[in-house]
Amino acid sequence: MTLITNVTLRRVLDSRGNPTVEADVTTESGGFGRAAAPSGASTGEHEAIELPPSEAIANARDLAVPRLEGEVYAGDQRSVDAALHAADGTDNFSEIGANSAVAISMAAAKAGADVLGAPLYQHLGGTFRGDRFPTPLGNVVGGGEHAEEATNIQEFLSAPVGAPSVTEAVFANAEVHAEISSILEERGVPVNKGDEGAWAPPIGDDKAFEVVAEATDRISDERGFEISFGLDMAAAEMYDGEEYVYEGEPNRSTQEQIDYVVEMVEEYDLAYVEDPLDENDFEAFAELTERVGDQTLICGDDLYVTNVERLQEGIDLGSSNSILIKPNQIGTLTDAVDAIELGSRNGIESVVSHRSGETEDTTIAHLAVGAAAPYIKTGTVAGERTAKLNELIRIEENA
Ligand SMILES: O=C(O)[C@@H](CO)OP(=O)(O)O
Ligand SMILES: [Mg+2]
Repeated sequence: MTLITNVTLRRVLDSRGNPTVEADVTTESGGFGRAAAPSGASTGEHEAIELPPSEAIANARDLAVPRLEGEVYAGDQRSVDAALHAADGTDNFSEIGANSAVAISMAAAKAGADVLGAPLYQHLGGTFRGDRFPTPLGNVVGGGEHAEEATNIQEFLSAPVGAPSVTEAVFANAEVHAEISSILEERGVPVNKGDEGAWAPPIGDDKAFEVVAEATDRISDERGFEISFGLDMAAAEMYDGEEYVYEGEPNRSTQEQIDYVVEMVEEYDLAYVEDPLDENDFEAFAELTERVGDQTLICGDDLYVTNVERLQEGIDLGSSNSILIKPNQIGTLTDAVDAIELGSRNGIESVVSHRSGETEDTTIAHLAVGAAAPYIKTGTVAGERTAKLNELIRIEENA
């Protein structure tokens, strides 16, 4: 019933107005799935390769589609993803493009769920899933590669860790976002927005810490549950090979960067710190995790690129206690789920994540619930972000 009969690929727009790959998968019994690839700006050096969409589409039509149509069952996700790997033949999807691969992988999963008549999270995770929901980490202030003339730190993330439900958490993050705009207005700071809908004010990181702490405290008091905050430092973008380069303040050596993060974790009781150090510095990550890993999540994004081999290295060295999971970073849902599972077997908490360039696609909301990931990072406001957040609300209502 789930035999794939048709795969159609096209270019559509992403949230930055750039073209991206969308895939439609149809099965023998009329099952249908559609999904589109997101796209990063602060991409990791070791990520699977995103090709220009026209090229990715042409190559996937030549190499992958013939291995799928009439050959593979959409309900068997591992076979779909193995066929994509076989069609590509490289270890980083540089032939068909990780953008074509991930769009087809996610569309096939949706077509499989459609035939089974099950919600996607249940098709991915099994019938006993749907009882655990991720805490949404919401980008509320940011800069780095996501906005000009704003903070050095790429993302300040509201973390409603005490919320009684994912629905309450989603609304709390939106309130923190709104509160920050009021605080910035009170201080006479102009409020621009970055790629993910976070405020991108022209202030230093020290001021941003204050503003976000004030906003999360206020909303936490109003709501009556704990709202902490965290960071994505995207430090590989700051590292010049010797030092971490900060605009408007002195650069930091690796040791100074570690000390700075420790200080911020302690001062602001941070719940989460992503990519605090360079993407190749497993050892510095390990030192930081050793120092504050019992107080906060130290998460590897560019460090691991959702790759089980890199994650295994991090596990062996004690580099982190958390991993960011981005399906397009590795190319298929199977690879993403394998990374989540390797993590959970080793006490590494998964954060399923969007990219800065997104579409209306909601697959990651289902992936987070289906894989019982403890966190999801998918923005706070903006349609391509709320698409996922609203889907979480619907899943929670129906689960
Ligand atoms: O660094 C990140 O975690 C992401 C998403 O917030 O950004 P980008 O998609 O630009 O890599
Ligand atoms: Mg990141």
